[in-house]
Amino acid sequence: MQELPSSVDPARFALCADAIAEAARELALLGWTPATSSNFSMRVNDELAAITISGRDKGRLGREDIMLVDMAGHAVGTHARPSAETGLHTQAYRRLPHAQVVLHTHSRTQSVASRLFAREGVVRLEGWELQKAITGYTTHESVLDIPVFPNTQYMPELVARIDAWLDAGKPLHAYLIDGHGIYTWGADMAEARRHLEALEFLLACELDLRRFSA
Ligand SMILES: CSCCC(=O)C(=O)COP(=O)(O)O
Ligand SMILES: [Zn+2]
Repeated sequence: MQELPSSVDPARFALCADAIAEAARELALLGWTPATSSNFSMRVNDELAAITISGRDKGRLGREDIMLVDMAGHAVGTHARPSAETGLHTQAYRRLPHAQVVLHTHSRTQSVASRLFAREGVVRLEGWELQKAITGYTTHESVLDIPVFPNTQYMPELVARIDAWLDAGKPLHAYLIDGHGIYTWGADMAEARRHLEALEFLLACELDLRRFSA
């Protein structure tokens, strides 16, 4: 049972929880959240985020499957266990002030691409019109690098790798985790969804290019 701190308007929490549940249902229908995988969150205010409870079927979420965490990833107002990957969500909110929504999925395309490009450490997207679906990209002539980080069950290790990428001043709109899936975000749900859909399409194109040019 989620108790709301006085700093959270119940209507705001309901809006966040409903938006997460609706997006998750639609992404599950695409087959991008197999076997309870994936997790989703939305910034509630400067201190708190709404996030999926760990282990829930992402195709069947209701408000009771969403909980609050602080920006250190600690549960707030509930004994429920937040997503095992909460640290990646709260890192995005701490490091990327424009990020209001974080989406993580495990589609087959994302998973295969993460394995195939792990050795290079990056998927370089260049020459695709759909790069313009990523905010700030205005031409297919741009270069969009999606890093691939090694998978680990120890979130602080992954957080450190992502921090290092950001600290080097490299643009970051999404990342893959080897053998795992993708993370991306946006200034609202629509932008985060657009980024996720565009990247799914672009990764599939890159996989096809590799397959046909082998
Ligand atoms: C069965 S999926 C393995 C964990 C994972 O990668 C994931 O995305 C879901 O974890 P959560 O704790 O958020 O349910
Ligand atoms: Zn995952």
